Amino acid sequence: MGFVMDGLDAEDYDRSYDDRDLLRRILSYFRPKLGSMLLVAVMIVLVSATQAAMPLLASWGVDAIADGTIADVGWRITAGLLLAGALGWLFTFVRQWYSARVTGDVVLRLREDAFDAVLERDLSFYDETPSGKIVSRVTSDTDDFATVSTLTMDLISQVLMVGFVTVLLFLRSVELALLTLLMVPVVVGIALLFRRLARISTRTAQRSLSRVNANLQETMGGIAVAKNFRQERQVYDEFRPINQQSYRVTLRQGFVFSAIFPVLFLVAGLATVALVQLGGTSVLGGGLSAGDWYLFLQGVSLFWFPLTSIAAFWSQFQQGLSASERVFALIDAQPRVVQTDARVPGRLAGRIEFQNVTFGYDAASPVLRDFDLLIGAGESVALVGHTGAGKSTLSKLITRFYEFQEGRLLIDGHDIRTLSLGHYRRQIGAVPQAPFLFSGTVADNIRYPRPDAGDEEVVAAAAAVGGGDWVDALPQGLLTDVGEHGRALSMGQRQLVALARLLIQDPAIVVLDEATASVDPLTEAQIQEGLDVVLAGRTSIVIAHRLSTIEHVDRIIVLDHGQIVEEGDHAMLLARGGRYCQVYNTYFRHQSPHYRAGSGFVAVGD
Ligand SMILES: Nc1ncnc2c1ncn2[C@@H]1O[C@H](COP(=O)(O)OP(=O)(O)OP(=O)(O)O)[C@@H](O)[C@H]1O
Repeated sequence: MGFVMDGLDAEDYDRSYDDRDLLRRILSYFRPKLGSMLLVAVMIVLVSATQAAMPLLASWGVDAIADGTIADVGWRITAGLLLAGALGWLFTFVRQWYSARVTGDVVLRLREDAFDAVLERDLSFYDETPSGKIVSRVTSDTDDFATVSTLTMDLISQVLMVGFVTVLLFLRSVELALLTLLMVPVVVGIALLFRRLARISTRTAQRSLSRVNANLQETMGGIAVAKNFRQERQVYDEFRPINQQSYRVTLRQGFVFSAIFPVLFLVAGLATVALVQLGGTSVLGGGLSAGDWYLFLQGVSLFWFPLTSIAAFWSQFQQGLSASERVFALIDAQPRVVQTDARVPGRLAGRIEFQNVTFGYDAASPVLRDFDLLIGAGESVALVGHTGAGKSTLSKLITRFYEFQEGRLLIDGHDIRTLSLGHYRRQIGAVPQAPFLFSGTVADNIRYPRPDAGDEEVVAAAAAVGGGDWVDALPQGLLTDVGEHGRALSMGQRQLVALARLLIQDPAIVVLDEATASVDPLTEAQIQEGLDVVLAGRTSIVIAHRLSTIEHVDRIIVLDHGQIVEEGDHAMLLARGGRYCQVYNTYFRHQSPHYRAGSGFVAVGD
């Protein structure tokens, strides 16, 4: 059965709450709604009372028929039944309306909390958790939680009705009532037995569904690449087993839940048979009236219905409970980036110092070991090296997206862990290889870091980058809609927007992952000019992919397997014929204007 469970393990941050903690947590969401809940509770009592009144009235009717007084009391019983029915409807309506409002409000808050928690997570969380899985926690899991609260109210209502019916039964015949109650422990015992099984299979079903979601999300995200490489079939083949797994897991869940009913009905059926037999004998012997017997038979079905439906609720109840557990686990996930203080730095000068830093995405296999590096305030540094050398890792530590395991990272002499993260990050301008643009206009995107920036500032920032000519090329200038993720703009234009955005942010430190995608020479020149403007007077760490960048920076740092193997400026390093030259020959040589295929290699010494 192993294949059924493949990939359905808990996430790292998942945890099990004990029932009491879970309940306390759930109740804390309901506490602010106490007024409405009280009204719902009163309605529940009234609904249950009107439901229990029906068989009681009917049993009086049966007695009246038996003793021949029905002609006198019949209309009163009918009117009583009508009244009970009408009131039952009214109370049910008020109960359901208010419980829907309570549930809606609770889910609203829970979803807000979950989304807030998602926004608070470190970048490592997003690296490790597929976004589809996060989406399903914030959407379908909170929905399942709503189901629980609706069910809980139904459950309370039904339990109350059972209480009323029990009292009625005892008032009529203690022996028959005891006989009925005898079955309760059996039914509850069976329901409890299923409880464990139900929770496990429900949790697995939810995980398999979020696996389906995650796969869909990833497919949609990379659909252009998939289509480009004509990989639709492979994408489909990857989806099928995941979908089939969800099917099998759901089927198994259905099997677990459908097994409980026949067992419960059997127990209930046996109890009814015993009551028919014993009650009938009692009526014939004169120990019980026909009305009482009728009340018992009606009462028993009223009695069993809630008990069996409680068992039925169990599945959804479990589903909701494990959903709430999943949402709370998301809300409670501990950040890995932990600040020891929240000092508010003034304007940073931008001096960055790594002291004996050891870091691994997995602590057991460090990417950086005892790493030392000092970057002066206002210095521009290019990181170069083969893929996997650790260039992005360094930038992720400076932007404080990841927590390092050992050593210190000092910013202007302050331990990075002691700074207020919000204030620190506001002074860090990070530009990824493919800058992300949000839906809206070019101006909206430039203004993103500082929404209060005036139009003139936005225009000035755009004009400062690459002379501003690129804005004229846009169909509606700065008011051009960028489309979803900026798809309406070319790659080069997106980079220019990202540079203008940096000017509005005005950070002290810029961490820039240069785009590898080639752009036309004009845009290339505009980007280069833009970079000169944006980086002036700031500390900059550039993961360099362009020859013009490495030629211009103050210092080039050559990384290999998380170690600095060489550093210096371009001319000096080229002359040295060391590791830099190997990197140059591989990545930068062909970008030279004098490049001819097979030429331009720099000699590398031993
Ligand atoms: N999120 C991650 N989880 C686990 N390991 C990672 C993660 N990101 C990077 N690594 C590993 O860390 C090492 C350094 O990666 P890093 O991304 O820093 O290299 P890089 O020099 O920036 O490479 P590239 O030029 O390809 O981006 C590599 O071995 C890589 O596999």
